[in-house]
Amino acid sequence: MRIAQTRFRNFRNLENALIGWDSGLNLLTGVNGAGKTNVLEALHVVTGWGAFSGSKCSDTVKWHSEGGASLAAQATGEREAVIEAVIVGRASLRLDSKLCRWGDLRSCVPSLTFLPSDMALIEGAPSVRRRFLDLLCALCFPLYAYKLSEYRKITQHRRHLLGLGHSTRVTEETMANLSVWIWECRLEVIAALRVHLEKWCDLLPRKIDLNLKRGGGGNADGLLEDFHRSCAILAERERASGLPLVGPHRDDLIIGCEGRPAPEVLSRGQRRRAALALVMAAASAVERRNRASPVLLFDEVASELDEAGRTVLMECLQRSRWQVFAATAESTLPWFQGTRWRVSAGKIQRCD
Ligand SMILES: Nc1ncnc2c1ncn2[C@@H]1O[C@H](COP(=O)(O)OP(=O)(O)OP(=O)(O)O)[C@@H](O)[C@H]1O
Repeated sequence: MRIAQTRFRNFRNLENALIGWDSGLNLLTGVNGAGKTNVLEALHVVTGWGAFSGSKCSDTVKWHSEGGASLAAQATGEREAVIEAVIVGRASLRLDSKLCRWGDLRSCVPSLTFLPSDMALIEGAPSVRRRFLDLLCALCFPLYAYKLSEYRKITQHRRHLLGLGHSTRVTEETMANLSVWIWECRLEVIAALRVHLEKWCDLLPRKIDLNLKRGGGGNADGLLEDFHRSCAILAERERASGLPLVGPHRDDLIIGCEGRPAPEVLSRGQRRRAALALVMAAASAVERRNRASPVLLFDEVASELDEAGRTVLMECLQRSRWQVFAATAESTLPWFQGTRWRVSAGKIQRCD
């Protein structure tokens, strides 16, 4: 899919405007604080992901403006669609004039985002990699976001019971079934990532391996049996800590390189390349599954990459044929081929 045009009104510092985007590579340049990330965030909203993490939708309304913010996008490609988001407190969403949910927008125009914080994909806490798996699963399996929220509720309940020193038996069956469902999705996307990483191996400094480490352990094929077995083994520790210790909320995506943890083997720039390769592989997996080409939103895409890394990235982006929105504060990017946009105090202008 492609975002052919967008209309912004009272969204952060962006000037109210109608912009027709390039269907290939769009590079947003401008000084710090110009509004480049705000453009990416607006696209993040219209593609069904809401405000960037750490913000609520209501934070995106332009300060001191009357009423709320509104965004509209016209999408083309595998299908034609008109998306509207009106933000007054909460966001109200419409797809082709009909009220819809975030998930409907995600299915219509699948997008993947790479922010500077995504460097942490390789070296950060397990929660960062779980989030990456969750975003990818949400794009690949329409029920995933719902099942995950049900799982979070039951885990919360189990935690509450543990805190009170009560038996947790009532939670076990539901938690086991939801855990198995989530693990099956995660295992499937990891298998897809392994396959699709091959396509983007030029980006990878060294070959990496991916494996799911399941929360609570268990290596056998029977996910359900493993869940119950781990609950029995860890029951005492759960009671002592007051924390549920078995289930997808404790998973990790183990990224290895040459038999060692990837952060030990890869330099900073190499980790960035590996993280970018993972996002490209995720986009390929989404394209394959949804039969719709994804839109990529990249912030500070080239920082910490050497010249060779930038050239390889450019080749990969061109080869992908996906629509890309990339933001950078660098003013000269001779390696970038595509349409350049200058963002200045919220005003977006095409550079010819
Ligand atoms: N709700 C809002 N209303 C008006 N302006 C806002 C709002 N939220 C953020 N801003 C302004 O948006 C600007 C930040 O924009 P943005 O993060 O997109 O910059 P950037 O071009 O990506 O900068 P950098 O290169 O530093 O990443 C700041 O000047 C900030 O004051």
